[in-house]
Amino acid sequence: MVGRTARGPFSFSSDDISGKRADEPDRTCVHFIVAKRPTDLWPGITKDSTGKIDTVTIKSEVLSDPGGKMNKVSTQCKTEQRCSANVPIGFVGAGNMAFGITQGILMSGEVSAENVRVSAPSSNNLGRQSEMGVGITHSNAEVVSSSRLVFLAVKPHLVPGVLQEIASHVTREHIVVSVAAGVTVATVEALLPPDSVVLRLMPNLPCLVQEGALLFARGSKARPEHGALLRDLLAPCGLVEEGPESWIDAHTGLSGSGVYLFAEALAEGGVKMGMPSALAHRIAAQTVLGAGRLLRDSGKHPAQLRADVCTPGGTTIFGLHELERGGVRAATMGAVEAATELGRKGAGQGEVRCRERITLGTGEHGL
Ligand SMILES: NC(=O)C1=CN([C@@H]2O[C@H](COP(=O)(O)OP(=O)(O)OC[C@H]3O[C@@H](n4cnc5c(N)ncnc54)[C@H](OP(=O)(O)O)[C@@H]3O)[C@@H](O)[C@H]2O)C=CC1
Ligand SMILES: O=C(O)[C@@H]1CCC=N1
Repeated sequence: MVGRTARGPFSFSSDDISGKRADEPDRTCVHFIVAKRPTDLWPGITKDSTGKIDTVTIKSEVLSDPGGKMNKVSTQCKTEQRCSANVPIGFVGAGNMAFGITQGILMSGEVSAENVRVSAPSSNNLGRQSEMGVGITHSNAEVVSSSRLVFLAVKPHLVPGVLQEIASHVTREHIVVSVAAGVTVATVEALLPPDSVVLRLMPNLPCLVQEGALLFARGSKARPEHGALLRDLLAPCGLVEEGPESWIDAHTGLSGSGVYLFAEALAEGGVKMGMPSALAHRIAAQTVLGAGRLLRDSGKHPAQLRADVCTPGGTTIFGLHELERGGVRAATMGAVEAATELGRKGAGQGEVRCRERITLGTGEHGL
């Protein structure tokens, strides 16, 4: 038993402690304070920016420090459970996105691997899921039947066929989350039973390292609490935002792969100037990472940071002049625009095929 009674209804117990006990010096501890109800939260702890009250991080003085060697601990307070804990989760499709999201949600420690099930036709991608302890199967129907929240994580052109296959297993209790680029909520809803709860999510690959940028939109039957559950579940994957569906394609264009090209070009510039390739790529990666963190953590506008590093007559402004001369700004904006437009048209035929399927419909939902 480490703790002592905090104010209000809180108490610490050894079960609530992650990491070393507070009476073991020289290491920061994270204390998880469990509140019985949201209203039990410690006075002074404010709600997080999303208005949720289930995970709040504050700084506090160490409450128990017999050795006197710890000055501060980071105290993480949460209600008894995240709302997403224990929700059975399924993935139809086991590729990069399914893997990235699975990794993220398991990292939270709130969802256990036994609560997750993944399907794919081949075993090519199931091995790594299995290594994480996730249930694997070749049956999409089995995933849907055993889950409440189902991620649809197949390539866009496969969405109609997969929806056709799983539609009869989707009930009003299910929450279907499509990550397929360019496939609209309306299309997914049209291919599922009436009143199906559908959300559309656009993640990106850095979910793999818990630094994704994710935007979701709610379908016509999805209520705010469905959005809250998804947000809660995905929080460990990175930044999770909600917005109208009309922003999803723009997000796809913005957060997609363009930045890798920029990193590659930076590295190749280094190589051109005589740097070994491997070193140049390591430095480019770190440069992109550092810039991203500085932008996010400082909250500064990029133009401000750019101005901060420009010595008059110095190297940076000479480099920036070349970028402007090459039209990098216009080209980048144009890239986001082009990717967005393709997404709006249906991400490389995925949506077109979905629409055809609905138009050709053979049943109530065009199946
Ligand atoms: N990659 C990215 O950066 C992003 C991707 N997306 C979207 O995520 C979705 C998945 O992309 P991604 O993970 O990259 O794709 P992958 O090609 O990596 O994975 C696709 C998965 O779907 C499986 N699959 C194929 N056919 C079926 C079927 N009939 N039933 C069930 N599973 C099937 C594949 O099986 P098998 O393992 O047997 O090959 C594979 O596991 C796409 O719709 C894409 O638009 C969204 C944002 C970013
Ligand atoms: O280009 C693609 O198809 C994927 C979808 C979203 C990001 N990349």
